[in-house]
Amino acid sequence: MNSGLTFTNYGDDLMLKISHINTFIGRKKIIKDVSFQANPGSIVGLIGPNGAGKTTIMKTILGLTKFTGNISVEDKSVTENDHAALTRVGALIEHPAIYPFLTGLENLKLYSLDETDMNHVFSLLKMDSYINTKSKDYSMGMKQKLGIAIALLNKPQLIILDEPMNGLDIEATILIRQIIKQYAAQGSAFLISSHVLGELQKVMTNVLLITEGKIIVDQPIDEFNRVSHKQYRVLTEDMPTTEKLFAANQVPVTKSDEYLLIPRELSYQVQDLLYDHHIRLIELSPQGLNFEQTIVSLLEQQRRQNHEK
Ligand SMILES: Nc1ncnc2c1ncn2[C@@H]1O[C@H](COP(=O)(O)OP(=O)(O)OP(=O)(O)O)[C@@H](O)[C@H]1O
Repeated sequence: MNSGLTFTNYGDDLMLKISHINTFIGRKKIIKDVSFQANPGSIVGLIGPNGAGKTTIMKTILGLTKFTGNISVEDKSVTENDHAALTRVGALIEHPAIYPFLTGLENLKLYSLDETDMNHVFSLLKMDSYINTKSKDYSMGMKQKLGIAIALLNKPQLIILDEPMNGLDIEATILIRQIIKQYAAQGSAFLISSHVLGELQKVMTNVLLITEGKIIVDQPIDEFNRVSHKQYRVLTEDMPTTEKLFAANQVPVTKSDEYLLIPRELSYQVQDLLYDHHIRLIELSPQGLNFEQTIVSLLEQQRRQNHEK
């Protein structure tokens, strides 16, 4: 199949570089000293709880918020007033910007600079059967696909997608995943946020975990999975008391079935604690966490640390 995509070879240049960004909404600092970068071909997954600042980071990169620090796309600076660096950036943030009384095709034409590329994009997204229908009659998933199509127009170097799988059925989700990989293989860099961790896990090359406006993990996915933040699982003869004891002694735990999971480095401390309180240990054994458990455990650890400060 002819993919129709031939992108420039950007070599090892950085596609996106964010340095010490602070973003303010009103007088409130929402993003706090955030730095990261994305190389050509990388798919950076932006993960974090509700209100962590994912959308705000994306808006900041697009020059839509007040910020301090430096943002550059291919070595060109983005500022609030100068968006010239964003000419080859595609984005879908929150709801797609769609004119309801225009057809899908007419909407695409508003943004497209190249008809061949535009036709390629909507057929790649399998939108042919409704591309000439007015978009007010689209389902949520169809609108979402149109939003993604707009973000993919004109062979962007950097593609920013906020919750791209929102409203998509399973086949569309698989399709979008394939398209993301295809564009990345051609050199585009992606920054993607999603609540569906499993979905991001299948495509991302790098993990960015954000909470309360701060990045707490920035790692290639292979490294993240290898380290996998090993934990020990604890089973005692009296789990309710054990749980209270751990809470009272600031031992961070994650629940997993009938076990409590604790950080590996606390295993000796936990044994002493249980012994001192005459709680008999039934099992203490290492366990690799899956991706979702690791994220939850890291967020819990961070909350505890913030609480202790
Ligand atoms: N226009 C606004 N006015 C005031 N506060 C805002 C505004 N937009 C965002 N915020 C605040 O900024 C913080 C980050 O919001 P943001 O939408 O970036 O989070 P998010 O990680 O994308 O969350 P979600 O996963 O729920 O979409 C939140 O505390 C939110 O209340």
